[in-house]
Parts: sequence; C-alpha cells; structure tokens
Amino acid sequence: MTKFAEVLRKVHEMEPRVQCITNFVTVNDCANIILAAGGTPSMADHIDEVAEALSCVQALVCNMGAIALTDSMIVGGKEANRRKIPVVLDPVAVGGTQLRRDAAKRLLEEVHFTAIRGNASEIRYLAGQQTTGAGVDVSDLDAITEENLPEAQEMIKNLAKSLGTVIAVSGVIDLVSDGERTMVLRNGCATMSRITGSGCMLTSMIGAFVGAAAEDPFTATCAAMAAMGIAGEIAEKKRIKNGTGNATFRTDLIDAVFNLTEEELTKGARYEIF
Ligand SMILES: Nc1ncnc2c1ncn2[C@@H]1O[C@H](COP(=O)(O)OP(=O)(O)O)[C@@H](O)[C@H]1O
Ligand SMILES: Cc1ncsc1CCOP(=O)(O)O
Ligand SMILES: [Mg+2]
Repeated sequence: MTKFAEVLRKVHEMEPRVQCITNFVTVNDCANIILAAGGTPSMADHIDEVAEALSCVQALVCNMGAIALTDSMIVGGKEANRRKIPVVLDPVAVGGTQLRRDAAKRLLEEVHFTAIRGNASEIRYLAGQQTTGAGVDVSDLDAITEENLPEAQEMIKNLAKSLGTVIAVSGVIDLVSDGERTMVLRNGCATMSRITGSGCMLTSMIGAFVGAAAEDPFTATCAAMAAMGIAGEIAEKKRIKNGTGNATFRTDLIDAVFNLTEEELTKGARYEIF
C-alpha cells in the first residue's frame, strides 16, 4: 500500500472532526465531503464561539469565500495555532478585490497555515505574480500547463518555503509543495470545474487528511488531491454512461469519495515527485 492509502486509512480510523469557517455557497457540500471522506464536520463560525469550538477538533479550515468572517478566521486560526491544530486556507478569489487582498495579508500575518490550497490565479496572486483572476475561477492565462510547469513548480516551491507551509494548486494539473518536495498530480476531469464547490470541497478534504496525518502534511495534502481527482474520474464515468449533467455529477463525486478504497487510491493516483 502507498503512503496515500495509509493516510486514507488514518482518516477512516480517526474520523477527524474538521471545523470549517466557510462560505454559504458551498457549505453543505463541504460538510458532506468531510463525512464522505470519513471525518466529522463542524461549521461553527461565529467569532464568539470559534475558539471554544476548537477544543474538540483535529483541523480548522478557513475559506475566504466567507470574506465577512475574516475576523472569526483570525481568532480561530490563532487559537488553533496555540493548540497546535493544523489550519488550512482556501484563498477564494484572493486577488479580486481590495477587501480580499487586505484580508489575505492579515490572515497570513496573524495565522500560520499548515496548508494553503487554491486555483492557479489565487496561488499566483499569493506568490506576488501579476494575475488575471476571473472571480472565484482560474483565468486561462494563469492556468498551469505542460509548457509553464517548470516555472509553476518553482513558484509554488518558493511560496511554500517563504510561508513555511504546504502549497497546493489545483486545476488540469495539480501541484503540491512543502518547499523541499514537489508533487505533480494528473487526476481529475473537466466536469469538476462545471460545478461550484469542487475547490472548496477539496480544501475541506485536505483539512480531514491533514487532521488525521498531522505528522506529514505534505503527504496528507497530496493524498487528498489524488483522492479528489480519482473521485472526479469515477463520477465522470457515470455521467458519460448515464447521460447526466453537473447536478448529478456533484452527488456522484461525493459518493465516489465515500466509496473510495485504499486500493483505488493507490492504483488510480497519477503523480510524479520532484
Ligand atoms: N479541467 C480539469 N481537469 C482535471 N481536473 C480538474 C479540472 N478542473 C478542475 N479540476 C479538479 O477539480 C478540483 C477543484 O479544483 P479547481 O477547479 O482548480 O478549484 P477552484 O474551484 O477553487 O477553482 C481539483 O481536484 C482539480 O484537480
Ligand atoms: C461561487 C462562490 N462565490 C463565493 S465563494 C464561491 C464558491 C467557490 O467555490 P469553488 O472555488 O470551490 O468553486
Ligand atoms: Mg475555489
């Protein structure tokens, strides 16, 4: 069995509780994907309860889609740091508005994140690059391609080093780096970008995986990226077979995570490590 399978087994055995401060667009999907992966979600996000609620969780996920809850994320993130609970950030549309740029600056100054997962526009913005972000989605100009892969690998490696965190970029090609190791993953399918929430769900799953395998957040993040991509491929096969659309795909994606076996994860993961 691979290390990915070991991480999945830990998630199933530990059933980590993952607290999410997240947006109202995809909150239900985030809760269900954590359950599908074997964890337990807690959506406590009020500033007056967020720190106290952390007393019984294994990971905190801060999703900037909930931009009005930035203060809750800072209070919760600091308390999680104090308790040595991993914190994962999803920098939704981070370069898009001044409010989000300021929020990201505050979050990165005040909270140490174990992992940050975004699309290429979001991660390139955090790396200080000029971006052409299209709201919550990646812009074509920022996307990671076979042509710009060496540059993108260098970019996330440097960002991971400078922030002391695991950086994960999702898209057609996924990349993960902790500043030393960098993994390129090639799972998933285009329909994943035709539902809202695949990114938020992935970040929530990283929360569950990092919560269960806190000793190796790089491998835990890679395992979550591979698991989500393979689940997307399983859901896509069903969609093509049954002629269904994006609404059923969303349900099938969650089902595929629920039913994902260690063997499927081991055999299905397409990755290279650098
Ligand atoms: N065209 C694609 N081909 C393969 N996988 C994709 C594609 N678009 C998105 N994904 C997958 O969908 C998930 C969400 O990624 P992404 O769409 O980049 O996030 P976001 O919704 O935050 O922009 C990831 O698992 C990613 O690998
Ligand atoms: C549409 C939208 N608007 C604010 S948050 C959000 C959800 C973004 O979800 P994802 O990045 O997972 O598609
Ligand atoms: Mg997103």
